[in-house]
Amino acid sequence: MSEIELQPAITGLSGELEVPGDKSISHRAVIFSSLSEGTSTIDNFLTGEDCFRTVEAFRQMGVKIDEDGSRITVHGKGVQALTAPTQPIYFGNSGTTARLLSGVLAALPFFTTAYGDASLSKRPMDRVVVPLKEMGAVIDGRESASLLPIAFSQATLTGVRHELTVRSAQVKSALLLAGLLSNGKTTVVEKGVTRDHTEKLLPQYGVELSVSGSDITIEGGQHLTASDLKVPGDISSAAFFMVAAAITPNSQITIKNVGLNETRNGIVTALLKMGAELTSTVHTYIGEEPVGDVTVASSSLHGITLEGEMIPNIIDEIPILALAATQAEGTTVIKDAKELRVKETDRIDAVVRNLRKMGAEIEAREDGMVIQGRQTLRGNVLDSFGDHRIGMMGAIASLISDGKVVITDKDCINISYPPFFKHLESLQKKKTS
Ligand SMILES: O=C(O)C1=C[C@@H](OP(=O)(O)O)[C@@H](O)[C@H](O)C1
Ligand SMILES: C=C(OP(=O)(O)O)C(=O)O
Repeated sequence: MSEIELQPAITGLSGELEVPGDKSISHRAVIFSSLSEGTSTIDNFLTGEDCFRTVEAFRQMGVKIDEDGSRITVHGKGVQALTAPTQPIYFGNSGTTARLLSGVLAALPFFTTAYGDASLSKRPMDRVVVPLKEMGAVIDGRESASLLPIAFSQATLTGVRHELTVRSAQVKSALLLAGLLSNGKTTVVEKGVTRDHTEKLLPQYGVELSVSGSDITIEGGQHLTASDLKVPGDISSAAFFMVAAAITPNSQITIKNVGLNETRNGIVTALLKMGAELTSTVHTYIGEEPVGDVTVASSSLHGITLEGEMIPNIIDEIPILALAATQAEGTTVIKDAKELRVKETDRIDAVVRNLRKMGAEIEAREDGMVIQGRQTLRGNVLDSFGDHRIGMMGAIASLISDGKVVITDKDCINISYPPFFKHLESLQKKKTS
């Protein structure tokens, strides 16, 4: 176990920061580049463990992928050139790899098996397996292929109309990818708006798709052409420092060049609703993705209700928003977020346990939590439960807590944010005496 002790003696946070590349876009860029013909260069690629699971999977299928820091170069030869892996593919801790690649592997003309780590092996796969089988996929696995390990047999898929029963960008993207590699037309009808990076990025690789209300339609058999991309900063990583600045007295920070896609920027909306001193400005577009700067200063926050359509937009930010809520006047209620129970860990349970250990008044609900503010937090030993976002929430809590915070298993943070502790350190204004 890789433990870290945090007891920062600081007077506040200040400075500018660029967070690493967006995880969702990095995964998609590798997948689309690997299916393309030609060489694609991806800059500001997230060098987190999850994205390397996607890279390794395509290497196992014969795609040459070079690494040079956060630049990766994918030498695609098209879908037809992919070859059968001789070993099982390891999805590691990455739900995005598992779900999106299921859509690809189900449609490829060879046999593949795949497995994950202990956490991913508990996460539901039936949400992609059931609709893929409706397209003709032949998938076997543990508990009727609702859990990893899983095996994909050679099959020819036919496009169908899917009415999604979960609000999940991973499921939507898996089915669009399967549709792209199928015969005929596939329509995915979303249950609610989820992150739309797949829809925004596929056209850059020459793929046509149409979006009409909640229907997204794609024709099978289209060829992908290589495309270069610079990945915007990850707003889900930036969220930790936005909250850090809002809850730490005497602070002001700017996060530069961060993705501000409107299906992802709910953290900005939520913090503004809580009364945060925050400005966010879009200054460029990378393809269809808006990119900008976010400045946050110490704020007098108040509690709010987070529910409904908003939830998919802030799904990965709820742990850090829960910490913000402990510092907000009044009550914060989080509802309609049952999905948190099937992330890297049960995030409702993990957040409640850790914040309670620090003295917060917080109650778990089946689909969310209720948090009372403003609470003084005390240092304690916190378990990350192997979940990067739970580990980072604990580290940010150390900025405002009385006494030392110990995070057990800090290494899981490398899943999405390898330079997290370096960045945390760089923003701290140290007490001089
Ligand atoms: O599509 C994606 O890149 C992701 C979608 C979300 O998961 P769900 O689609 O399961 O909600 C999110 O939690 C995950 O971190 C990344
Ligand atoms: C849920 C997450 O990722 P994934 O589903 O890809 O494991 C996350 O990054 O918070």
